[in-house]
Amino acid sequence: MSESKPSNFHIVMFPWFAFGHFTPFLHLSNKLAEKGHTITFLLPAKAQKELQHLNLHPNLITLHPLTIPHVDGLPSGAATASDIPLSLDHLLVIAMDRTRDQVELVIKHTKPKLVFYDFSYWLPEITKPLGIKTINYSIVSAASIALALVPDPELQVPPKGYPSTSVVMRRHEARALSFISFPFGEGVSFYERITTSMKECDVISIRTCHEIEGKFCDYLGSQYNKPLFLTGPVLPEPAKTPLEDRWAKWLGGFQPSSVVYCAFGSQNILEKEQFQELLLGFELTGLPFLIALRPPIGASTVEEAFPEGFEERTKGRGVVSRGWVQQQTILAHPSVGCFVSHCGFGSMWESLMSDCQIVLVPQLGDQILNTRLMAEELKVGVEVEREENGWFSKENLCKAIMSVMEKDSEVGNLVRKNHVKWKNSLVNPEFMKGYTDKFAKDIQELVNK
Ligand SMILES: O=c1ccn([C@@H]2O[C@H](COP(=O)(O)OP(=O)(O)O[C@H]3OC[C@@H](O)[C@H](O)[C@H]3O)[C@@H](O)[C@H]2O)c(=O)[nH]1
Repeated sequence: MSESKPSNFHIVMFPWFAFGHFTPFLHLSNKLAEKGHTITFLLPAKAQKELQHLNLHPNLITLHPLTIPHVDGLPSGAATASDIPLSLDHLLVIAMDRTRDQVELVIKHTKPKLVFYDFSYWLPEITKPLGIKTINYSIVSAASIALALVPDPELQVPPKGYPSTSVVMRRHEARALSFISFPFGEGVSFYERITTSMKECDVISIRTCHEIEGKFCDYLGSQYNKPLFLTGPVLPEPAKTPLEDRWAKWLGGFQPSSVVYCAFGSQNILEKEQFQELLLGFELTGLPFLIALRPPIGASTVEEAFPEGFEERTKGRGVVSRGWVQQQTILAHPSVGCFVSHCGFGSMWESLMSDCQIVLVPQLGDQILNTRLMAEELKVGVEVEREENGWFSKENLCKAIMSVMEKDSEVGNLVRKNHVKWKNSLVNPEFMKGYTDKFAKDIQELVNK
Protein backbone atom coordinates (compact mmCIF):
# COMPACT_ATOMS: atom_id res chain seq x y z
CA MET A 1 0.00 0.00 0.00
CA SER A 2 1.38 3.44 -0.86
CA GLU A 3 2.34 5.78 1.96
CA SER A 4 -0.48 8.26 2.50
CA LYS A 5 0.48 11.93 2.25
CA PRO A 6 -2.14 14.25 3.77
CA SER A 7 -3.32 16.64 1.07
CA ASN A 8 -6.55 18.35 0.20
CA PHE A 9 -8.35 17.24 -2.89
CA HIS A 10 -11.59 17.77 -4.75
CA ILE A 11 -14.64 15.52 -4.27
CA VAL A 12 -17.96 15.28 -6.15
CA MET A 13 -21.09 14.10 -4.29
CA PHE A 14 -24.09 12.79 -6.24
CA PRO A 15 -26.87 11.41 -3.99
CA TRP A 16 -30.32 10.13 -4.96
CA PHE A 17 -32.86 12.95 -5.28
CA ALA A 18 -34.45 12.59 -1.83
CA PHE A 19 -33.93 14.64 1.33
CA GLY A 20 -33.24 11.44 3.30
CA HIS A 21 -30.17 11.09 1.03
CA PHE A 22 -29.15 14.76 0.44
CA THR A 23 -28.99 15.42 4.18
CA PRO A 24 -26.56 12.66 5.24
CA PHE A 25 -24.41 13.26 2.12
CA LEU A 26 -24.24 16.93 3.11
CA HIS A 27 -23.38 16.12 6.74
CA LEU A 28 -20.53 13.95 5.44
CA SER A 29 -19.46 16.78 3.09
CA ASN A 30 -19.22 19.09 6.11
CA LYS A 31 -16.96 16.61 7.90
CA LEU A 32 -14.71 16.29 4.82
CA ALA A 33 -14.62 20.08 4.36
CA GLU A 34 -13.41 20.32 7.98
CA LYS A 35 -10.46 18.25 6.82
CA GLY A 36 -9.79 20.85 4.09
CA HIS A 37 -11.27 19.07 1.05
CA THR A 38 -13.36 20.96 -1.51
CA ILE A 39 -16.65 19.51 -2.67
CA THR A 40 -19.02 19.92 -5.58
CA PHE A 41 -22.43 18.69 -4.44
CA LEU A 42 -24.79 17.84 -7.32
CA LEU A 43 -28.51 18.23 -6.68
CA PRO A 44 -31.71 19.38 -8.40
CA ALA A 45 -31.78 23.18 -8.60
CA LYS A 46 -35.03 23.16 -6.65
CA ALA A 47 -33.46 21.48 -3.60
CA GLN A 48 -30.63 23.99 -3.35
CA LYS A 49 -32.55 26.57 -1.32
CA GLU A 50 -33.85 24.01 1.18
CA LEU A 51 -30.40 22.56 1.82
CA GLN A 52 -28.08 25.54 1.86
CA HIS A 53 -28.60 26.13 5.60
CA LEU A 54 -26.99 22.71 6.21
CA ASN A 55 -23.88 23.73 4.27
CA LEU A 56 -21.54 24.76 7.09
CA HIS A 57 -18.60 25.51 4.75
CA PRO A 58 -19.94 27.41 1.73
CA ASN A 59 -16.38 28.46 0.88
CA LEU A 60 -15.44 24.79 0.39
CA ILE A 61 -18.75 23.10 -0.52
CA THR A 62 -20.45 24.26 -3.73
CA LEU A 63 -24.05 23.18 -4.24
CA HIS A 64 -24.19 22.65 -8.00
CA PRO A 65 -27.72 22.73 -9.47
CA LEU A 66 -28.76 20.18 -12.09
CA THR A 67 -31.60 20.69 -14.52
CA ILE A 68 -34.06 17.83 -14.09
CA PRO A 69 -35.49 16.64 -17.41
CA HIS A 70 -39.21 16.02 -17.58
CA VAL A 71 -40.24 12.35 -17.69
CA ASP A 72 -43.74 11.40 -18.84
CA GLY A 73 -45.89 10.45 -15.88
CA LEU A 74 -44.15 12.78 -13.42
CA PRO A 75 -45.96 15.94 -12.33
CA SER A 76 -44.46 18.98 -14.02
CA GLY A 77 -41.58 20.42 -12.00
CA ALA A 78 -41.09 17.28 -9.90
CA ALA A 79 -37.42 17.10 -8.95
CA THR A 80 -37.17 15.30 -5.61
CA ALA A 81 -38.91 12.37 -3.93
CA SER A 82 -40.74 14.85 -1.68
CA ASP A 83 -42.59 16.18 -4.75
CA ILE A 84 -44.17 12.81 -5.60
CA PRO A 85 -45.73 9.73 -3.97
CA LEU A 86 -43.44 6.74 -3.43
CA SER A 87 -45.17 4.99 -6.34
CA LEU A 88 -43.58 7.47 -8.81
CA ASP A 89 -39.98 7.10 -7.61
CA HIS A 90 -39.30 4.70 -10.51
CA LEU A 91 -39.92 7.62 -12.90
CA LEU A 92 -37.90 10.15 -10.91
CA VAL A 93 -34.93 7.80 -11.12
CA ILE A 94 -35.22 7.92 -14.94
CA ALA A 95 -34.93 11.71 -14.67
CA MET A 96 -31.84 11.19 -12.51
CA ASP A 97 -30.30 8.85 -15.09
CA ARG A 98 -30.98 11.44 -17.79
CA THR A 99 -28.79 14.00 -15.98
CA ARG A 100 -25.80 11.80 -16.91
CA ASP A 101 -24.42 14.29 -19.48
CA GLN A 102 -24.58 17.15 -16.97
CA VAL A 103 -22.85 15.00 -14.34
CA GLU A 104 -20.14 13.98 -16.78
CA LEU A 105 -19.46 17.62 -17.71
CA VAL A 106 -19.09 18.62 -14.06
CA ILE A 107 -16.72 15.72 -13.38
CA LYS A 108 -14.58 16.54 -16.42
CA HIS A 109 -14.55 20.21 -15.50
CA THR A 110 -13.87 19.95 -11.73
CA LYS A 111 -11.45 16.98 -11.99
CA PRO A 112 -12.23 15.37 -8.61
CA LYS A 113 -10.04 12.67 -7.12
CA LEU A 114 -13.11 10.95 -5.67
CA VAL A 115 -16.85 10.72 -6.40
CA PHE A 116 -19.48 9.62 -3.84
CA TYR A 117 -22.76 8.27 -5.25
CA ASP A 118 -25.51 5.82 -4.40
CA PHE A 119 -28.24 5.11 -6.99
CA SER A 120 -26.46 6.24 -10.20
CA TYR A 121 -25.07 2.82 -11.09
CA TRP A 122 -23.61 4.17 -14.35
CA LEU A 123 -21.30 6.63 -12.64
CA PRO A 124 -18.17 4.40 -12.66
CA GLU A 125 -18.49 4.25 -16.49
CA ILE A 126 -17.66 7.98 -16.43
CA THR A 127 -14.98 7.93 -13.75
CA LYS A 128 -13.00 4.77 -14.58
CA PRO A 129 -11.59 6.01 -17.93
CA LEU A 130 -10.59 9.24 -16.16
CA GLY A 131 -8.78 7.39 -13.36
CA ILE A 132 -11.13 8.81 -10.71
CA LYS A 133 -12.00 6.65 -7.69
CA THR A 134 -15.61 6.10 -6.56
CA ILE A 135 -17.29 5.35 -3.26
CA ASN A 136 -20.79 3.92 -3.07
CA TYR A 137 -22.13 5.63 0.07
CA SER A 138 -25.08 3.94 1.68
CA ILE A 139 -27.26 5.89 4.09
CA VAL A 140 -29.32 2.91 5.22
CA SER A 141 -28.29 0.22 7.70
CA ALA A 142 -25.71 -2.42 6.80
CA ALA A 143 -28.24 -5.03 8.01
CA SER A 144 -30.83 -4.01 5.41
CA ILE A 145 -28.30 -4.20 2.56
CA ALA A 146 -26.88 -7.48 3.87
CA LEU A 147 -30.35 -9.05 4.01
CA ALA A 148 -31.62 -8.01 0.59
CA LEU A 149 -28.86 -6.66 -1.60
CA VAL A 150 -25.99 -9.10 -1.73
CA PRO A 151 -24.72 -10.12 -5.19
CA ASP A 152 -26.28 -13.58 -5.05
CA PRO A 153 -28.52 -14.22 -8.06
CA GLU A 154 -30.61 -16.79 -6.19
CA LEU A 155 -32.00 -14.36 -3.73
CA GLN A 156 -33.21 -15.89 -0.52
CA VAL A 157 -34.30 -14.05 2.60
CA PRO A 158 -32.09 -14.20 4.56
CA PRO A 159 -29.29 -15.12 2.17
CA LYS A 160 -26.75 -17.84 2.91
CA GLY A 161 -24.36 -16.90 5.71
CA TYR A 162 -26.39 -13.86 6.84
CA PRO A 163 -25.09 -13.23 10.35
CA SER A 164 -28.25 -12.84 12.44
CA THR A 165 -31.39 -14.78 13.29
CA SER A 166 -33.12 -11.86 14.99
CA VAL A 167 -32.49 -8.96 12.56
CA VAL A 168 -34.76 -10.54 9.94
CA MET A 169 -38.16 -10.08 8.35
CA ARG A 170 -40.97 -12.22 9.75
CA ARG A 171 -42.59 -14.49 7.19
CA HIS A 172 -45.58 -12.22 6.48
CA GLU A 173 -43.28 -9.20 6.15
CA ALA A 174 -41.09 -10.56 3.36
CA ARG A 175 -43.40 -8.83 0.87
CA ALA A 176 -42.02 -5.53 2.18
CA LEU A 177 -38.98 -6.40 0.08
CA SER A 178 -40.79 -7.28 -3.14
CA PHE A 179 -40.14 -3.75 -4.48
CA ILE A 180 -36.47 -4.60 -5.04
CA SER A 181 -37.33 -6.71 -8.06
CA PHE A 182 -39.60 -4.03 -9.63
CA PRO A 183 -38.31 -1.81 -12.46
CA PHE A 184 -36.47 1.18 -11.05
CA GLY A 185 -35.41 3.09 -14.14
CA GLU A 186 -35.27 2.03 -17.79
CA GLY A 187 -34.47 -1.69 -18.08
CA VAL A 188 -33.14 -2.02 -14.56
CA SER A 189 -34.67 -3.21 -11.28
CA PHE A 190 -33.95 -1.69 -7.87
CA TYR A 191 -31.93 -4.81 -7.01
CA GLU A 192 -29.84 -4.58 -10.21
CA ARG A 193 -29.29 -0.85 -9.76
CA ILE A 194 -27.98 -1.10 -6.22
CA THR A 195 -25.96 -4.30 -6.60
CA THR A 196 -24.35 -2.91 -9.79
CA SER A 197 -23.52 0.31 -7.95
CA MET A 198 -21.89 -1.67 -5.19
CA LYS A 199 -20.02 -4.02 -7.55
CA GLU A 200 -18.63 -1.25 -9.76
CA CYS A 201 -17.39 1.18 -7.09
CA ASP A 202 -13.87 1.08 -5.64
CA VAL A 203 -15.07 1.12 -2.05
CA ILE A 204 -18.39 0.62 -0.29
CA SER A 205 -19.04 3.03 2.51
CA ILE A 206 -21.89 2.97 5.03
CA ARG A 207 -23.20 5.51 7.49
CA THR A 208 -22.86 3.13 10.41
CA CYS A 209 -20.41 1.94 13.05
CA HIS A 210 -18.71 -1.39 13.83
CA GLU A 211 -19.89 -1.31 17.42
CA ILE A 212 -23.53 -1.69 16.31
CA GLU A 213 -23.35 -3.30 12.87
CA GLY A 214 -19.90 -4.87 12.71
CA LYS A 215 -21.05 -8.37 11.77
CA PHE A 216 -23.31 -7.10 8.96
CA CYS A 217 -20.49 -4.96 7.58
CA ASP A 218 -18.05 -7.88 7.64
CA TYR A 219 -20.61 -10.04 5.84
CA LEU A 220 -21.14 -7.38 3.15
CA GLY A 221 -17.43 -6.87 2.65
CA SER A 222 -16.99 -10.61 2.09
CA GLN A 223 -19.98 -10.80 -0.28
CA TYR A 224 -18.74 -7.93 -2.45
CA ASN A 225 -15.09 -8.76 -1.91
CA LYS A 226 -14.07 -5.16 -1.41
CA PRO A 227 -13.12 -2.77 1.36
CA LEU A 228 -15.79 -1.15 3.50
CA PHE A 229 -15.16 2.30 4.96
CA LEU A 230 -17.54 3.26 7.76
CA THR A 231 -18.29 6.90 8.45
CA GLY A 232 -20.05 6.41 11.79
CA PRO A 233 -23.54 7.92 12.17
CA VAL A 234 -22.40 11.42 10.99
CA LEU A 235 -25.07 13.36 12.80
CA PRO A 236 -24.74 17.13 13.02
CA GLU A 237 -24.14 18.82 16.35
CA PRO A 238 -27.49 19.49 18.05
CA ALA A 239 -29.04 22.47 16.27
CA LYS A 240 -27.97 25.85 17.58
CA THR A 241 -31.24 27.42 16.48
CA PRO A 242 -33.68 27.53 19.40
CA LEU A 243 -36.87 25.51 19.38
CA GLU A 244 -39.78 27.31 17.75
CA ASP A 245 -41.46 29.46 20.36
CA ARG A 246 -44.81 27.71 20.05
CA TRP A 247 -43.31 24.28 20.87
CA ALA A 248 -40.96 25.63 23.54
CA LYS A 249 -43.96 27.17 25.32
CA TRP A 250 -46.18 24.14 24.91
CA LEU A 251 -43.57 21.58 26.00
CA GLY A 252 -42.50 23.86 28.86
CA GLY A 253 -45.91 23.29 30.47
CA PHE A 254 -45.27 19.59 31.25
CA GLN A 255 -43.33 17.57 33.81
CA PRO A 256 -39.81 16.35 32.91
CA SER A 257 -39.77 13.29 30.61
CA SER A 258 -43.57 13.07 30.48
CA VAL A 259 -44.39 13.96 26.84
CA VAL A 260 -44.50 11.34 24.07
CA TYR A 261 -43.24 12.65 20.69
CA CYS A 262 -44.17 10.83 17.47
CA ALA A 263 -42.86 11.26 13.92
CA PHE A 264 -42.48 8.93 10.94
CA GLY A 265 -39.83 10.71 8.82
CA SER A 266 -40.09 12.61 5.57
CA GLN A 267 -41.86 10.09 3.34
CA ASN A 268 -44.42 7.99 5.19
CA ILE A 269 -48.08 8.70 4.68
CA LEU A 270 -50.52 6.51 6.62
CA GLU A 271 -53.88 5.19 5.48
CA LYS A 272 -56.63 7.28 7.07
CA GLU A 273 -57.95 4.45 9.29
CA GLN A 274 -54.45 3.67 10.59
CA PHE A 275 -53.80 7.37 11.20
CA GLN A 276 -56.99 7.60 13.25
CA GLU A 277 -56.17 4.41 15.18
CA LEU A 278 -52.76 5.86 16.01
CA LEU A 279 -54.31 9.04 17.40
CA LEU A 280 -56.74 6.98 19.47
CA GLY A 281 -53.79 4.96 20.81
CA PHE A 282 -52.20 8.17 22.05
CA GLU A 283 -55.47 9.25 23.59
CA LEU A 284 -55.67 5.90 25.39
CA THR A 285 -52.27 6.39 27.09
CA GLY A 286 -53.54 9.40 29.02
CA LEU A 287 -50.05 10.90 28.55
CA PRO A 288 -49.21 14.27 26.99
CA PHE A 289 -48.19 13.90 23.33
CA LEU A 290 -46.85 15.83 20.36
CA ILE A 291 -47.42 14.14 16.99
CA ALA A 292 -45.75 15.35 13.77
CA LEU A 293 -47.21 13.32 10.91
CA ARG A 294 -48.18 14.17 7.35
CA PRO A 295 -51.93 14.16 6.62
CA PRO A 296 -53.06 10.61 5.77
CA ILE A 297 -53.96 9.46 2.27
CA GLY A 298 -56.92 11.38 0.92
CA ALA A 299 -56.77 14.24 3.46
CA SER A 300 -55.24 17.64 2.84
CA THR A 301 -54.82 18.51 6.53
CA VAL A 302 -54.31 16.47 9.67
CA GLU A 303 -57.38 18.04 11.36
CA GLU A 304 -59.61 16.86 8.53
CA ALA A 305 -58.72 13.26 9.47
CA PHE A 306 -59.09 13.52 13.27
CA PRO A 307 -61.38 10.88 14.83
CA GLU A 308 -64.63 12.39 16.04
CA GLY A 309 -64.28 14.29 19.31
CA PHE A 310 -60.51 13.58 19.49
CA GLU A 311 -59.46 17.23 19.59
CA GLU A 312 -61.83 18.13 22.47
CA ARG A 313 -61.00 15.01 24.48
CA THR A 314 -57.21 15.55 24.27
CA LYS A 315 -57.24 19.35 24.47
CA GLY A 316 -54.47 20.70 26.69
CA ARG A 317 -52.47 17.48 26.73
CA GLY A 318 -52.11 16.44 23.10
CA VAL A 319 -51.27 18.23 19.88
CA VAL A 320 -50.84 17.18 16.25
CA SER A 321 -48.47 19.44 14.33
CA ARG A 322 -49.54 20.91 11.04
CA GLY A 323 -46.10 20.53 9.53
CA TRP A 324 -42.39 19.84 9.89
CA VAL A 325 -40.94 20.22 13.40
CA GLN A 326 -37.34 20.41 14.67
CA GLN A 327 -37.06 16.75 15.63
CA GLN A 328 -33.57 16.71 17.15
CA THR A 329 -34.32 19.80 19.25
CA ILE A 330 -37.62 18.34 20.40
CA LEU A 331 -35.95 15.06 21.40
CA ALA A 332 -33.50 17.08 23.49
CA HIS A 333 -36.29 18.98 25.32
CA PRO A 334 -36.43 18.03 29.03
CA SER A 335 -40.21 17.47 28.95
CA VAL A 336 -39.98 14.84 26.18
CA GLY A 337 -39.60 11.32 27.58
CA CYS A 338 -40.56 8.98 24.76
CA PHE A 339 -40.09 8.85 20.97
CA VAL A 340 -42.56 6.84 18.89
CA SER A 341 -40.66 6.43 15.62
CA HIS A 342 -40.81 4.64 12.25
CA CYS A 343 -37.09 3.86 12.74
CA GLY A 344 -35.84 5.42 9.50
CA PHE A 345 -32.06 5.25 9.73
CA GLY A 346 -31.70 8.97 10.56
CA SER A 347 -34.35 8.78 13.28
CA MET A 348 -32.76 5.60 14.61
CA TRP A 349 -29.48 7.41 15.33
CA GLU A 350 -31.30 10.45 16.69
CA SER A 351 -33.31 8.26 19.07
CA LEU A 352 -30.18 6.43 20.24
CA MET A 353 -28.45 9.73 20.97
CA SER A 354 -31.42 11.08 22.93
CA ASP A 355 -32.52 10.37 26.49
CA CYS A 356 -36.01 9.32 25.35
CA GLN A 357 -37.53 5.89 25.73
CA ILE A 358 -37.97 4.37 22.25
CA VAL A 359 -41.13 2.83 20.74
CA LEU A 360 -40.89 1.60 17.16
CA VAL A 361 -43.56 1.32 14.47
CA PRO A 362 -41.65 0.53 11.23
CA GLN A 363 -43.50 1.23 7.98
CA LEU A 364 -41.23 0.02 5.15
CA GLY A 365 -38.41 -2.42 4.26
CA ASP A 366 -35.25 -1.16 5.94
CA GLN A 367 -37.19 0.36 8.86
CA ILE A 368 -38.31 -3.15 9.85
CA LEU A 369 -34.70 -4.35 10.07
CA ASN A 370 -33.55 -1.22 11.91
CA THR A 371 -36.34 -1.90 14.38
CA ARG A 372 -35.24 -5.51 14.91
CA LEU A 373 -31.68 -4.28 15.46
CA MET A 374 -32.90 -1.85 18.12
CA ALA A 375 -35.52 -4.04 19.79
CA GLU A 376 -34.10 -7.56 19.44
CA GLU A 377 -30.32 -7.17 19.33
CA LEU A 378 -29.52 -3.99 21.25
CA LYS A 379 -32.70 -4.16 23.36
CA VAL A 380 -32.90 -0.38 23.60
CA GLY A 381 -36.55 0.00 22.62
CA VAL A 382 -39.81 -1.87 22.05
CA GLU A 383 -41.67 -2.62 18.84
CA VAL A 384 -45.43 -2.17 18.53
CA GLU A 385 -47.10 -5.50 17.77
CA ARG A 386 -48.85 -5.68 14.39
CA GLU A 387 -51.33 -8.10 12.95
CA GLU A 388 -50.31 -10.24 9.94
CA ASN A 389 -51.99 -7.79 7.56
CA GLY A 390 -49.76 -5.00 8.90
CA TRP A 391 -52.45 -3.25 10.97
CA PHE A 392 -51.55 -2.02 14.49
CA SER A 393 -54.32 -1.44 17.01
CA LYS A 394 -54.70 1.46 19.42
CA GLU A 395 -54.44 -1.03 22.29
CA ASN A 396 -51.09 -2.40 21.08
CA LEU A 397 -49.70 1.08 20.51
CA CYS A 398 -50.82 2.15 23.98
CA LYS A 399 -49.42 -1.05 25.51
CA ALA A 400 -45.97 -0.49 23.94
CA ILE A 401 -45.84 3.14 25.07
CA MET A 402 -46.94 2.31 28.61
CA SER A 403 -44.45 -0.58 28.81
CA VAL A 404 -41.60 1.92 28.62
CA MET A 405 -43.26 4.91 30.31
CA GLU A 406 -44.78 3.32 33.41
CA LYS A 407 -42.64 3.75 36.50
CA ASP A 408 -40.95 0.55 37.62
CA SER A 409 -41.83 -1.32 34.43
CA GLU A 410 -39.34 -4.17 34.00
CA VAL A 411 -39.13 -3.72 30.21
CA GLY A 412 -38.89 0.05 30.63
CA ASN A 413 -35.97 -0.29 33.03
CA LEU A 414 -34.17 -2.80 30.84
CA VAL A 415 -34.36 -0.73 27.64
CA ARG A 416 -33.43 2.43 29.54
CA LYS A 417 -30.33 0.78 30.98
CA ASN A 418 -29.19 -0.55 27.59
CA HIS A 419 -30.01 2.72 25.87
CA VAL A 420 -27.98 4.80 28.36
CA LYS A 421 -24.97 2.58 27.70
CA TRP A 422 -25.14 3.08 23.92
CA LYS A 423 -25.97 6.75 24.17
CA ASN A 424 -22.95 7.43 26.36
CA SER A 425 -20.65 5.76 23.84
CA LEU A 426 -22.18 7.47 20.82
CA VAL A 427 -22.25 11.02 22.18
CA ASN A 428 -18.67 10.85 23.40
CA PRO A 429 -16.93 13.40 21.11
CA GLU A 430 -13.98 11.02 20.73
CA PHE A 431 -16.29 8.40 19.20
CA MET A 432 -17.36 10.44 16.15
CA LYS A 433 -13.93 12.05 15.83
CA GLY A 434 -12.37 8.58 15.71
CA TYR A 435 -14.62 7.66 12.77
CA THR A 436 -14.06 10.93 10.90
CA ASP A 437 -10.29 10.78 11.31
CA LYS A 438 -10.12 7.14 10.21
CA PHE A 439 -12.42 7.80 7.23
CA ALA A 440 -10.32 10.82 6.15
CA LYS A 441 -7.18 8.67 6.33
CA ASP A 442 -8.84 5.82 4.40
CA ILE A 443 -9.97 8.04 1.52
CA GLN A 444 -6.57 9.67 1.40
CA GLU A 445 -4.98 6.26 0.94
CA LEU A 446 -7.58 5.35 -1.66
CA VAL A 447 -6.86 8.38 -3.86
CA ASN A 448 -3.09 7.96 -3.42
CA LYS A 449 -3.24 4.38 -4.69
O1 LIG B 1 -41.17 16.65 11.45
C1 LIG B 1 -40.07 16.16 11.21
C2 LIG B 1 -39.89 14.85 10.68
C3 LIG B 1 -38.61 14.41 10.45
N1 LIG B 1 -37.54 15.19 10.70
C4 LIG B 1 -36.16 14.75 10.37
O2 LIG B 1 -36.19 14.07 9.14
C5 LIG B 1 -35.24 13.03 9.13
C6 LIG B 1 -35.98 11.75 8.71
O3 LIG B 1 -35.02 10.81 8.33
P1 LIG B 1 -35.19 9.25 8.56
O4 LIG B 1 -33.96 8.59 8.01
O5 LIG B 1 -35.51 8.98 9.96
O6 LIG B 1 -36.48 8.88 7.78
P2 LIG B 1 -37.04 9.03 6.28
O7 LIG B 1 -38.23 8.14 6.29
O8 LIG B 1 -37.25 10.43 5.95
O9 LIG B 1 -35.82 8.42 5.40
C7 LIG B 1 -35.69 7.59 4.31
O10 LIG B 1 -34.26 7.34 4.25
C8 LIG B 1 -33.73 6.59 5.35
C9 LIG B 1 -34.40 5.23 5.40
O11 LIG B 1 -33.94 4.49 6.52
C10 LIG B 1 -35.90 5.36 5.47
O12 LIG B 1 -36.48 4.08 5.36
C11 LIG B 1 -36.41 6.22 4.34
O13 LIG B 1 -37.81 6.38 4.42
C12 LIG B 1 -34.68 12.92 10.54
O14 LIG B 1 -33.39 13.48 10.55
C13 LIG B 1 -35.62 13.77 11.39
O15 LIG B 1 -34.98 14.44 12.44
C14 LIG B 1 -37.70 16.44 11.23
O16 LIG B 1 -36.71 17.15 11.50
N2 LIG B 1 -38.97 16.88 11.45
